[in-house]
Amino acid sequence: MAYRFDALSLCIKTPQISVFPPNWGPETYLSRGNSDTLQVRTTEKPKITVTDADFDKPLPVQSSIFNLEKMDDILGENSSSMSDRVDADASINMDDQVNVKPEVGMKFDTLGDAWELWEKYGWWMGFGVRKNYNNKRRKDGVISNAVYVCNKEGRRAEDKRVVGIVRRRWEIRTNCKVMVNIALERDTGKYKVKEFVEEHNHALEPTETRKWLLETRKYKVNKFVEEHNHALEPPETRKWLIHGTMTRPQDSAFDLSCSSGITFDAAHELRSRKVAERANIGNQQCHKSTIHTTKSNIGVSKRSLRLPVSAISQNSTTAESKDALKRALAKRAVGLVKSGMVIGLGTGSTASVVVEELGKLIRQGQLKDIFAVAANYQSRILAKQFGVKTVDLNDVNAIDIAFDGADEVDFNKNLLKGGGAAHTMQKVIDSVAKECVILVDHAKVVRQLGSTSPVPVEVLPPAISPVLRQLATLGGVPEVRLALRKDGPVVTDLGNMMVDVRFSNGIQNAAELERRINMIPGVVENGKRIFCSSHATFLHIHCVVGILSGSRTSVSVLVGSEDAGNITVKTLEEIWNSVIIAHRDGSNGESRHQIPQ
Ligand SMILES: O=C(CO)[C@H](O)[C@H](O)COP(=O)(O)O
Repeated sequence: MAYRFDALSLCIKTPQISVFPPNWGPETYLSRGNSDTLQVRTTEKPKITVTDADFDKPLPVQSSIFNLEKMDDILGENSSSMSDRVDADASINMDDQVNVKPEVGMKFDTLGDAWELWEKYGWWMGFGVRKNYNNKRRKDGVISNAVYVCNKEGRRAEDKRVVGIVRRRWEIRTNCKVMVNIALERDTGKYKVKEFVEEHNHALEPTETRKWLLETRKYKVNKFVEEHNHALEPPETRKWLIHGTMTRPQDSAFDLSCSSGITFDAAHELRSRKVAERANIGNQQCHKSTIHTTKSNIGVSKRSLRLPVSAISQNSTTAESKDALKRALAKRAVGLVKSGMVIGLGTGSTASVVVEELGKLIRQGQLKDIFAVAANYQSRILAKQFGVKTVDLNDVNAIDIAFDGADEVDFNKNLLKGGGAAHTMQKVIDSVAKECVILVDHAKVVRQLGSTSPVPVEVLPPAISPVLRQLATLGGVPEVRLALRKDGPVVTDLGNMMVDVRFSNGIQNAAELERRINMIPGVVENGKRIFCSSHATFLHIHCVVGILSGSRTSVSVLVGSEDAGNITVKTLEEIWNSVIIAHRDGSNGESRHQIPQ
């Protein structure tokens, strides 16, 4: 039995009562009613289950047509007799086919509702959607007519810009005629489907990838300010921040569901389903250049594994202290440099400070005959700016010491890199170097890689689609990294594309994952890798794609942390020892922490 947009509204006024249609999905969406209610609309006839807050007493409720009054009846003050009032036999067969297809004559309260249905329909069918045009009434500016189309509608207008100077976007349009025309009904003030063209002239997106249709269309970061001027939420309460930090529609649904009294898990489940699967949520950690919300550990899912902060620092890191940490790390790093050395320069904000400090020592005459091999344009430019002479990697036989940052480090010295899309050359440089020093602030030390950052993969542009599919089969959620101040994807210094792959449960086996990703034809960085026991005591050295190190390279990781204004730089081993001591004492309460094998 298919219901077409038979909107069903439930207004929840009793916080300890939760309403949870078990079939949340693309067919279901939420919208905000007034401030203290949650309005649930579904496009099908759902089975509504009213439970207590812990979901342990499900009560099937007659779900044909609930309206506000009926719901208030059921969830009223004297709800102790609720079970008597509901019709236990009236649950609906959930195998009913979902139908979000527009139909001529279908009506909507608002144009927003119509657009939302069109988006859902596009998602469901596997095509991207676009607003084509709308007409406004002159007298009051109200939209009287709107046309929504498939994103392959029409053809792109001729690009008159100079060939070779501008990078043209790919033409994806096929002049597809699929559209829905929504018109305002004068008498009722509702919007009605006037015309609907259904046949596409191109293939639709397969099920595995269609879940990105919505995401990719909607969320483009124009500006991202990263640094907070206040302390961040401690791990215990952090999950509740989600309530305040989500920005995407599924997030606002999540936000609403939280405020309605739905338990955290249920709300998470709801949100997961709204983006097709849990893996699409992962952690809300951002990657500098991708679409997510924060770089710090805000909005993190329950599963995120962070280092016991007490082992390193009790304090959150402000912008200034982050700078101070980087400075302290850089000073410590350049202390390892001797005159006559060839230096490998990584990239990123931490490596930049190293270049600056190196330049200072050279200017002061404390270091002489220093040559640097830079990993990308940016670090080469910086080196020039700070008076560090650069040479080509092909002009040197060896690199004495290489400095680099990282996006995540675990206690096995597995590194996750590539936030700056330069990991391929960094990996080459670091593998050539006799010694490699990785500089990170404490927030980047994690128990399990992938907890906060995606795995960056550099991909040959012509191979992007097959590589994306292959990456998805590895259990990741791949996403082409989009540029911030340019339309379209990030193009690396080597002319390739970047794909960020998120793993919802983090990375279980870094070495294996690196191997498997690098085996995919079209993935640029194809390093063998791994294990380097000669330089490790209890630490293995693994590398993930977007990572470096080489079997002959000694890798040390310096970790900067700040505690009550005091900045310290420790090696990863020192940090680890303090974790073990805390673990033995039971003083940090983190008894789950496992010693790496
Ligand atoms: O891998 C990198 C660039 O590809 C960087 O080293 C990594 O992203 C860390 O950057 P930052 O020091 O700015 O945090």
